[in-house]
Amino acid sequence: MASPVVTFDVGDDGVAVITMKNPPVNAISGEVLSAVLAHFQTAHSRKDVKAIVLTGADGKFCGGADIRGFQVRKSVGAGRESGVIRVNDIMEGGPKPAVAAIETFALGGGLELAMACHARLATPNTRLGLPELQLGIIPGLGGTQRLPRLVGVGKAIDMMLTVQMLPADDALRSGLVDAVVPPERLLADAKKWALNIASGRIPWRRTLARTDHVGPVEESLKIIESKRAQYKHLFKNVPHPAACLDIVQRGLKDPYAASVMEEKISGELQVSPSGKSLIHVFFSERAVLKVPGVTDRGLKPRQIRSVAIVGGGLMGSGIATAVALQQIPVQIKETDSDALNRAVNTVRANLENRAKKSGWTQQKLQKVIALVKGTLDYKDFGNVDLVMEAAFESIPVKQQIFEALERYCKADCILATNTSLIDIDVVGAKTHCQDRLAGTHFFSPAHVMPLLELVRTEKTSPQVQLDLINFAKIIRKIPVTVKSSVGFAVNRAFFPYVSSANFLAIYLGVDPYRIDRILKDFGMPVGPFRMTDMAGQQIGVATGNLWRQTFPNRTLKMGLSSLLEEKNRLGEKTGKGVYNYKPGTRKEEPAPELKDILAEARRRSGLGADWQEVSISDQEILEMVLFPVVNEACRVLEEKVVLRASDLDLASILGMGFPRYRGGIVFWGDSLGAEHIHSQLSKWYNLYKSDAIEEFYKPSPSLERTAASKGTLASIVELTRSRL
Ligand SMILES: C[C@H](O)CC(=O)SCCNC(=O)CCNC(=O)[C@H](O)C(C)(C)COP(=O)(O)OP(=O)(O)OC[C@H]1O[C@@H](n2cnc3c(N)ncnc32)[C@H](O)[C@@H]1OP(=O)(O)O
Repeated sequence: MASPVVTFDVGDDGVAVITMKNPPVNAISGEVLSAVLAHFQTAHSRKDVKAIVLTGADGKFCGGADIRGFQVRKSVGAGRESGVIRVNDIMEGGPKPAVAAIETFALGGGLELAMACHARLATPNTRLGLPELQLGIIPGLGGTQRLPRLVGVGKAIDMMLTVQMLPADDALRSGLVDAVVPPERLLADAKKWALNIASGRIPWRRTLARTDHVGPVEESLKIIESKRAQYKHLFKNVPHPAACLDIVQRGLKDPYAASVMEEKISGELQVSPSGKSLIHVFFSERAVLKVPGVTDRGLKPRQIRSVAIVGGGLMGSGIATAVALQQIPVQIKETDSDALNRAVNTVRANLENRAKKSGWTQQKLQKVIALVKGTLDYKDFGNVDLVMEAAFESIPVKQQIFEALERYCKADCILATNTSLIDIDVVGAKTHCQDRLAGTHFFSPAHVMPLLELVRTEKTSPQVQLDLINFAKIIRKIPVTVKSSVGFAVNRAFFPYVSSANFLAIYLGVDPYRIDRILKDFGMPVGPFRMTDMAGQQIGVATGNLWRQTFPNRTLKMGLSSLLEEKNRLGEKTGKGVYNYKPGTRKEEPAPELKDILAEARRRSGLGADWQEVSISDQEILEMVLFPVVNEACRVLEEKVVLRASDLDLASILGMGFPRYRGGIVFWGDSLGAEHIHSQLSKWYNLYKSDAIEEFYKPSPSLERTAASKGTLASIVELTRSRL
């Protein structure tokens, strides 16, 4: 990587132009910041310089502090002298005016430097914001103090806490920038603006001293209190949102002192558990788009101009909605006209819902609805670029569909299946076009959930994989490339989540509602029992059977789902499951009947009259539910179902709602250490191995090895040889 440079040029007009260049986003490393400040000092001392313009190279201002440096930072404050004091004193407090000339983006530290200038000009395509909170930190170069003084306290808090990036016109209306100008005039206009400040034609305003956008302290305090209440949900288990509000509040009286405090707290947060986790997720999101042998071969993705879906049930109609939402024509095929009408109506209802939420015009809604067509005949598929099959999980049904698709679709059409269970090679066994076969595994509801597992076989061509990665991005999904295997990455790693909860409830007598509460407190969106009610207990029975067949030694012989199904307690949709639901709502309430159902499950599981409840702590319950998931994740890594551990981390966050601020299932496991996980699992294995649970808690060979060598779980995937 080229080392960063900051250039300094003085024109005949007496304006010094300081340009940051640190590809790919002109990030601010310690070196860049020192060079910028040194150039400011030179400009201040040179007699031929009247004013300064700060800008970024290659049409981008700056993407913020260099996050790559965060990962190698070992301890708080290591190798850092105060940046913010230098920014306050040299840039904002210096003797010559400075104007920021901003193109494309000014984010984080980039916007903080721009706000320390005395005016800001931006091009129309620019986005500006302080997205530090997405990384688990707060701004650290005075942003918490300057943003409120430019846009007002309430808006500044909204922008920081919800990671909003303002487009240039919005930034102009809010007072964040002083003018929006075309790119070809940006530098010239910024220079003129700076000279006008120097000559007194435009007021010289130092942001930290501004009061024109903030009211009296009492008023600002009230705003901060109301924002504390509004964003209370963001404070759970993480320190940075509250820290951000505290520091804004501190600065109401002394912004200079608060900026110094802000920098210190930002540095501490960088090495906090949530900071490290969120920074890991930032890089994971970018790494997942890089698939060796696919994205690095110089191939160009082909555009998918029209799509067909086979099967218009819940998944099929959700997928069709996701496609139509991005203005791509989509056909749905069903087997009879009733089913077809239901499917098309479901998509229409999904789109109407979205229109209502997003405030679309009637005209826009009708235009999107018109993209969705129904058909009963494969003959209509002649021109589509991609077919996604979402019929029910039956091997003969799917094989028949794929034979028909091969017959009716054009020779370069991509044929994909949304199966969550069946090997893609088996689905396409009767076709002759296996290089065009792949899996597109969506998560329900498909138009809402961001994860898309892209399943490839050994025969899926790199071009098809690339086309699908590109298509996923277009329909706003994050594609995680996985190997064709039972359950792929997310369902496979998480199948013990429900199994272990069932073991705790039936065998150890732990209250299922307590288990759900512990998992929710940890940060999961729902606990394992509430999750089975959401999916439906029939699904629980079907998936339970699948796991029992595939991994007979590590699946509980009987869970609650089959008993609940017998009693027609199918979950949310019947108003009764593990919980009871108030009619017409999704609000769950404990079911008094559950006690008897659990007693019956114990009888059927052969637990005799001498069975006794076990006393167990919340922490141990959490570990007993999640460590088997980490254990299964080790197997997923060992078998190379994913390319990297960070892909599985991301998939666990996007597909299961594993808390982002814990970095994903493998990262979280590594934060606790393989040895601890191994020793706990070994303990439970020795305590509870029985016919019912056999090897459920037995540490996998890769966990065993990792614990013995004191290695990291993430490295399991690097140590095994790819079978793809
Ligand atoms: C002291 C301060 O208060 C602290 C801070 O400033 S913390 C940093 C705050 N800034 C941010 O959070 C912005 C993060 N970046 C982004 O949102 C987006 O990258 C962007 C809008 C700048 C560009 O988006 P886009 O063009 O889609 O490119 P994207 O793929 O995201 O990034 C391109 C490359 O730049 C890297 N990158 C992006 N921002 C970076 C940063 N701030 N530091 C280091 N690398 C960065 C990415 O990792 C990626 O690298 P790769 O090619 O090796 O994978």
